[in-house]
Amino acid sequence: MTTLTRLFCIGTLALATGCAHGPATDDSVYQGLGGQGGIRKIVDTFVPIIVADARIKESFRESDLKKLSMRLEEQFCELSGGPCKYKGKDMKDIHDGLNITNAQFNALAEDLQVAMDKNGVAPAVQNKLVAKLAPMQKDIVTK
Ligand code: HEM
Repeated sequence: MTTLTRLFCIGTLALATGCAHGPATDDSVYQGLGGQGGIRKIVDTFVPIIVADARIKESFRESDLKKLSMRLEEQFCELSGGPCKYKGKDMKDIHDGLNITNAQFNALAEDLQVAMDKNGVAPAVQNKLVAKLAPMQKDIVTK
C-alpha cells in the first residue's frame, strides 16, 4: 500500500469505505460473549430460567421455545456486532397484546444477567448487551 493510499485509508477510517485495512464493525461485545458458541450457551441457559421465573413464565406458556432460542441467538449476535442477521419479527409486533409491564421487562433483563454470569461473561460486557436491549423497552412494554 502506498503512503498516499495509507493516508487516504486513515482519513476515511470513520467512513469505513472498504479500504483493505479499514475497521470492521466493532465486535468486542460479540467476542466478550464468546462468539456464536458463547451466545448459544447463554441462550440455552437463559430460556430455562425465563420459563421457570414466576414473574414472567405465564407469558411463555404457549411459546415455541426452540424457535424463541433461535431468534434470541440471532438477535444477540447481531446486536453485539457479530456476523448474524436477526430474522424474527419486529419487537413491537411480537410483543403486542402480551400486556408486558416494566417489572416484567426488568425481570427478563435480570434473568439474562444471571444467564451471562453462569457463563462467565464479564460484567462490562453484560452491561453493554443489556444497554443495547434497553431501547426496546418502549416497544415491548405495553401495560
Ligand atoms: C429485552 C427484552 C426482550 C427481548 C430482547 C425480547 C426478544 C424476543 C424475541 C427475539 C422474540 C422472538 C421473535 C420471533 O419469534 O420472531 C420474542 C418473543 C417473545 N417474547 Fe420477548 N423479548 C423481550 C422481553 C419480553 C418480555 C419481558 C416478555 C414477557 C414477560 C416477553 C415475551 C415474549 C413471548 C411470549 C414471545 C413469543 C411470542 C410467540 O412466539 O408467539 N418478551 N422476544
